[in-house]
Amino acid sequence: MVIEVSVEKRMESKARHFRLDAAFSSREQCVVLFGPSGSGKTLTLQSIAGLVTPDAGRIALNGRVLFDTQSGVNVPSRHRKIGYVFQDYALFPHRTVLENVGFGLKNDWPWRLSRDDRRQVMEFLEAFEISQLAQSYPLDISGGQKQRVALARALIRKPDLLLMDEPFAALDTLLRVKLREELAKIRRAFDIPMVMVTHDPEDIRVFAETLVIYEIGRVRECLHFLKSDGTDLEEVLAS
Ligand SMILES: Nc1ncnc2c1ncn2[C@@H]1O[C@H](COP(=O)(O)OP(=O)(O)OP(=O)(O)O)[C@@H](O)[C@H]1O
Repeated sequence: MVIEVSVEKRMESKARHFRLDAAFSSREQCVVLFGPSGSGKTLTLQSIAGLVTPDAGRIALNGRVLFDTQSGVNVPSRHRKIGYVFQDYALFPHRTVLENVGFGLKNDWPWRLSRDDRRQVMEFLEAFEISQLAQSYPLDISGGQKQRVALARALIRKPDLLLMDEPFAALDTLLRVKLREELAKIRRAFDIPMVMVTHDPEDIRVFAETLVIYEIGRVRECLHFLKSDGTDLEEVLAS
């Protein structure tokens, strides 16, 4: 993929304000955003997805401009062809697994699943090995299963990009190792580029081809590991 991101956004709340002014670009398939809590990683992800509108900037994916204040482009979120897996998965609690994944197909309210839609969702659930959960509700399934449902929902429309916000943060260590491997496999099988937000250095080791290091409100460094620029990941992680 080729992704270019440059976003400025001022967030105001009663007692404080935050200013994001971040830019990076990558030609690699896996970009990891890493940095301290509250540094603006999620805001960047939400801007790419079109869930937050930057005050200024430009976002382009594979040459397609999604947002550009200069030319007035702001492609609506549902037309960006971007899948998003939220930090807490954001599954609809009163909808079954089948309906949650089906929402990814429709991506808008109100929606109804046709017989063909249902067949497509069931095939997808089988590919993700969660077809036995089709009629279960999010409250009745495990954290790892919830993540698979969220991932299936994000991928069912075959997006151009997958965004993942701290995908393993809510899981215990053993499950984290297993699901990290699974995600790497699924990502390769779908051949889908990804931008991931994480606090976990192990995610960087496994996924980062481009590493974007944030400090409060800005990008401190953007490192490209696939290019032979001599960057040593272990040195970066130790610093
Ligand atoms: N809707 C909002 N209103 C006001 N401030 C906000 C809003 N959303 C985010 N912020 C502020 O913007 C800053 C950046 O938030 P963001 O969620 O992007 O950080 P982050 O780097 O993803 O943090 P974490 O790693 O803890 O998830 C924070 O100070 C946060 O409080």
